[in-house]
Amino acid sequence: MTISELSAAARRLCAWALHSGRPLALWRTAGQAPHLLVSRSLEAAYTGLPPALEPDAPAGFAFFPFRDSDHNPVLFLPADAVFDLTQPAQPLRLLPELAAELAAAPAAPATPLPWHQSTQPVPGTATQAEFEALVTAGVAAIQSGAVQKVVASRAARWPLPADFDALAAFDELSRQHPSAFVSLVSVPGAGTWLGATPEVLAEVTADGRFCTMALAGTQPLTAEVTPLTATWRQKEIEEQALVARYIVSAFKQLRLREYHETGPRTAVAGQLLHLRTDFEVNLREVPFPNLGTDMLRLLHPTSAVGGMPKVPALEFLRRHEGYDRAYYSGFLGPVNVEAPGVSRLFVNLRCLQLRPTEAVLYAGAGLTTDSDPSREWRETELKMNTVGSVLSQ
Ligand SMILES: C=C(O[C@H]1C=CC=C(C(=O)O)[C@@H]1O)C(=O)O
Repeated sequence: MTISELSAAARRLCAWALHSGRPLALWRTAGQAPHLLVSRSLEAAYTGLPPALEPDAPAGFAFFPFRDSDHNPVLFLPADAVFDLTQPAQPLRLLPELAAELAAAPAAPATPLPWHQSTQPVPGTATQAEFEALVTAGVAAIQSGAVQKVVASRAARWPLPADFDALAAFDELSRQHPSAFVSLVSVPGAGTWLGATPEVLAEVTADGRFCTMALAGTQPLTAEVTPLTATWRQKEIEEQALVARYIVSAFKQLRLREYHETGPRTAVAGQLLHLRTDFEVNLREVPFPNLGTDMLRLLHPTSAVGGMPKVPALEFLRRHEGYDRAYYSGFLGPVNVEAPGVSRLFVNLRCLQLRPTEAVLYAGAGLTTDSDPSREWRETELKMNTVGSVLSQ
């Protein structure tokens, strides 16, 4: 079932949360029903730390920036009210103090909904020439040996259609991207973020598996170029292999040897193809009860969004990228909400930030020594179209 079939219930719950100034997260994991989480207060969402992924850790929705800062705080929205939107009348969790308030909320709220706004200025947007200069500087840094890989990104401002409806857009993204993690997160101060990401960062499943993936390399999906026929250039093969190596080095740091690696294979993400290697650990067979938590701390930000080695790549971006990524290329997702010990965290890619009359879209491209500036610009345009498609309906 989709949000449109449930729109009245979803709209009423979101309106209640937004009008009372509360943070909310709406998400749809592949093959599952959409869920809505509301936290009792903004203050309760400030944690400052990456979430713990153990079964006895607090339940909530993690919303983590690319870089932790006063402008973009680390957030963990406590699971004070949680609804499976296919059964909105039977909350999965509901604090008694919220239940009373919710009962009194209007059945048919006024539209448009008052989505939370960011208190930060709209980020700077690079022209094509500026972005291409950033790519050229990145390639020079690689050639000089300062970094092996760096992921250059940019923001762009797109007008919002007059009748834009964020819940309908969430619904449309869920329909267009059945295998993506689709999310709509709205937090006072941090603003409202909508996205459909293909990239798992750290998942701990009900049957005791830890999963992550190395996703990199991009080309358009066309009638001729499909997962069966796609061939990859040396540039993309290297770019993705670096991300895979980064994950293996995190396992090595923890002295974990018992992991399964599948790929690289060609994976579809909307209108794009990527190279993907899946990593899996059976947590019941290794003496690492905190593997999810430890890996999360080592992985973020992965070399699929930062670069390699991590520290000089991030330093390059801080000096040259010229804008604030905020929550783009951070991570997000539910922890211990579905069940204790089940967490699903994704890299916040293919996303936009809603502003009153416009959307800010974000995308990046992994650079190697063979990167061509105009091709990388085009790649960021294609990536922006994933979520941008809901702005031109
Ligand atoms: C940084 C992004 O994508 C990453 C994930 C897959 C492929 C990528 C690439 O080909 O550069 C990026 O590493 C983005 O979508 O903004």
